[in-house]
Amino acid sequence: MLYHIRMDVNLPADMDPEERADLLARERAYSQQAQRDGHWPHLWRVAGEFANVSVVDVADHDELHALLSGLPLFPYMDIEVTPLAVHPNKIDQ
Ligand SMILES: O=C(O)CC1=CCC(=O)O1
Repeated sequence: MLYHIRMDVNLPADMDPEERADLLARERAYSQQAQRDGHWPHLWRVAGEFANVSVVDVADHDELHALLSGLPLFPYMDIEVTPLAVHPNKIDQ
């Protein structure tokens, strides 16, 4: 199943710089592993914002929740999920 995801990152302004760097490094490793595994085919920065839009490919809602809640930045993000269905007018299905 495909899901469109928007993640807005809200790190505290006064977060310890080492903790921030560690979190971001762990986020990068986690999402890059999910990309290698084929579960995260699109990851785009929202221009001008500390936010991303993504498409993830997982078996079901439970796997989606496991993927998202495992993100090191999960406690610091607002996440909006949109389930995707096939558009009947798309030519290359
Ligand atoms: O948008 C960000 O920087 C947060 C994030 C989610 C997955 C990732 O690699 O970074």
